[in-house]
Amino acid sequence: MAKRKPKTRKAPTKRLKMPSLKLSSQQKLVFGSFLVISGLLLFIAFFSFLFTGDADQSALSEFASREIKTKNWLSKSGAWISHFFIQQGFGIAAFIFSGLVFLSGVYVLMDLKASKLRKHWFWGILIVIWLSILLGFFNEQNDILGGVIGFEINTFLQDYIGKTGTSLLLLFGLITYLALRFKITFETFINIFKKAKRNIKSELSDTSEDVFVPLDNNLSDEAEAIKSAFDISLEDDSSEPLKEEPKSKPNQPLEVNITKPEAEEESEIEIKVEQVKEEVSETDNLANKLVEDFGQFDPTLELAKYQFPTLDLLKKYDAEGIKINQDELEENKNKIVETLSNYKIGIASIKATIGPTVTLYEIVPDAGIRISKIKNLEDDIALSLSALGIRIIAPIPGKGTIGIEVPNKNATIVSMRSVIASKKFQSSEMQLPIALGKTISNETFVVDLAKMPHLLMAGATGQGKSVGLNAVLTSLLYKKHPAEVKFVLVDPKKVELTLFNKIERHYLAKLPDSEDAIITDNTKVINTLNSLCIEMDNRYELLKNAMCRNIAEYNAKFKARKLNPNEGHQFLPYIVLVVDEFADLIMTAGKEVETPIARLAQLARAIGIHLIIATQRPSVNVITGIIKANFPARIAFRVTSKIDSRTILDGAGADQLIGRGDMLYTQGNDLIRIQCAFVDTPEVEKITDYIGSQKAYPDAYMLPEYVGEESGTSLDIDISDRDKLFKDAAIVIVTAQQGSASLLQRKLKLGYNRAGRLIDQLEAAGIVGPFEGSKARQVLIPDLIALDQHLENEI
Ligand SMILES: Nc1ncnc2c1ncn2[C@@H]1O[C@H](COP(=O)(O)OP(=O)(O)OP(=O)(O)O)[C@@H](O)[C@H]1O
Repeated sequence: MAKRKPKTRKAPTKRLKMPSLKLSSQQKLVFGSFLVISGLLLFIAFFSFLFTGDADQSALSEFASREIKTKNWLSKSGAWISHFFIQQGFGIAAFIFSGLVFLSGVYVLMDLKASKLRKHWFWGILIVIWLSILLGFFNEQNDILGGVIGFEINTFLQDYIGKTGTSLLLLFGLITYLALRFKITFETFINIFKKAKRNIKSELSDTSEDVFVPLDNNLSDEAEAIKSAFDISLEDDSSEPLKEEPKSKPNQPLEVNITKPEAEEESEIEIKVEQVKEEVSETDNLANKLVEDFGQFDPTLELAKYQFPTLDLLKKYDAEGIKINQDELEENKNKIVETLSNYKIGIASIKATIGPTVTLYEIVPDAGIRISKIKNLEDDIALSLSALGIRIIAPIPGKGTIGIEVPNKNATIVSMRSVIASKKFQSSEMQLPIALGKTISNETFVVDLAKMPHLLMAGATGQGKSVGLNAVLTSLLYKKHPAEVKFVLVDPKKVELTLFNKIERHYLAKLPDSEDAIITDNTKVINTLNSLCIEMDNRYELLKNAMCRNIAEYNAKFKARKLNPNEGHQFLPYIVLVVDEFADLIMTAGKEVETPIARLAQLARAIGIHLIIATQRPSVNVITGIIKANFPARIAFRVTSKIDSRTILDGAGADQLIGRGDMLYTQGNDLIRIQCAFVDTPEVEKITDYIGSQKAYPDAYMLPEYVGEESGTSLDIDISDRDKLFKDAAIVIVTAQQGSASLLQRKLKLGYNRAGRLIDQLEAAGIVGPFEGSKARQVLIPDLIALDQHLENEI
């Protein structure tokens, strides 16, 4: 088998997508051997039938009787099958069947191509028929030679075309067979005759005893083709080894051996289309292999057993589900119709949509009524309905109706549980899904913080801001694994977000030197914001190196192991910065806070840092133009004045809300009225307890270190206050004998501020001289040994 493989390559015989026997190796062995043995058994039965057929004739009808014995070597079955195939069938041509069955077994065992086998069967059967007719023609009496079929066809043919016709028909059959099967042409016959003539001549002059036919390779093949056709041999690849002989002695006279005809080889030449593989770059290859070996990188692996908080930690409210108060609806409708008719505004139709806190009455005014007229009547309608928080939307965008929102007498609480359990939230594919609450049509409102990409929340005190923040954080806790999102919490009021301390090592991020993860001190806020800016710059660098446009692409690439952790790449969690009481921060820190916030707001969306800023005082000096420009997504709870509403929403509306979580949400265009989901402190406590009690990371997520400018600029710097890099800086300066901050920046890869501070400290330590304008400072220590001594003396 191994030897034969290269030969098949010589004459490629593979066919495109040839259907093969779809058997397993074991099945092939079993089925193949079955066929081989069946072929042998058939042969034995047929062969023995030649001698025992007559004797067993009478026993055939007594097949069921065990007393009656048969002489066939395969007993009753052998006698019966042989009788069927030879006597009743094709005569001795039936031997070919045993050969075909045997050959099929060999094909299955050796897993050779089924297409070739099919050809053998096709031509084999034709030859069986032809031979059976031929033998029947010559031997009409003995039906063993031609069988009943050969005999019957013969008599039929002779009845119609006579003996001559039949013999010519047989000859025609033979020629057709040779021409089609072995691609033999008329020239081939002429060549054979010519060669044969030459042979006879050479034979006469040759004293050799054996009859040899000197043929060239080509011709021998043709001759073989004809001979093999007569031999009805079951030739296949297995006869190939014999072909080696003529090749080794090409000029020697050759004996005509039965070999596989070249003609057949040619007919088997099939085109093999090689699939050109897509070129894969090396890193991809490696990445694919890594993914194959280890699977995709799983960021959650470190806390693989982490359990997401369960729904039963959230409270279920009895009064959930909207109850329709028919009287209230009717009353409000009448009042609206009445008020409008007082002002001569006719209504064509009115429709009510009942939400959790407000009901929207959509009216279609009579033709010819000016919308502005209705808008101007807002206060009058509110007065006649004697209700707080009436909002008129004229017209409702995309609907062509006018909406009047009227608060329900009994508001329904939208529980956090109901929105978290909603299909919309549970099946959301968003990166940072937030279930804010329910819309006026009682649908759960889910938004993606990653798409917002930052959120500004404002509202007067006690209107539901803190609850809103908790709802946002709770949503993320229910949907995101600790490895996927980190919170930076700024809580100047010190009490609102303290509960989240429990999940510090799971979900919070903090500065390396700080004790508490939740930032309550204003100076620390500045450091944290600047640190986030450094984190942002670092992340941009990573994204640039990884050639990704955003964090989602980057993380996907990292998960697919296409980024090398040794080059600093790592899975990047989303960072959500939550600042409560932003006004307080701006009042105390002003520009120092505004600048990094604005920078983050402008740039951080792509690298997964998202800001949520809440404020009580939505005045223009708090929500400045630069902040507003970068916070397209805004939530307004109830505010006290129209001006405040304009500051947040760029329009009125927030002043007409009813409080207690009633809010307006905008993402730049439409205003959507939502009832914020209510999550109470005990619920948050339960959730944080649940998460906090589970295995956590060793520490909170570390933000990059930020060294504030305020630390140590005076010359009498305490030795203990020195920068960590003080000694390295001294070595750099003394080695280069050049006291410049830019040298330190370059060598130690520092920012300008830190390098400047180091130079100040070096000056205080007497290593460099005082500032000399544009010139570099003088270095007072000549070499490193002197530096060592100098520093030792200091201590
Ligand atoms: N979505 C809501 N559903 C029902 N009631 C709410 C909702 N949000 C807030 N409330 C009610 O309003 C009260 C005040 O809410 P919250 O503490 O969130 O106000 P706040 O705006 O944060 O006030 P402050 O700015 O003074 O902290 C809550 O105790 C609660 O009773």
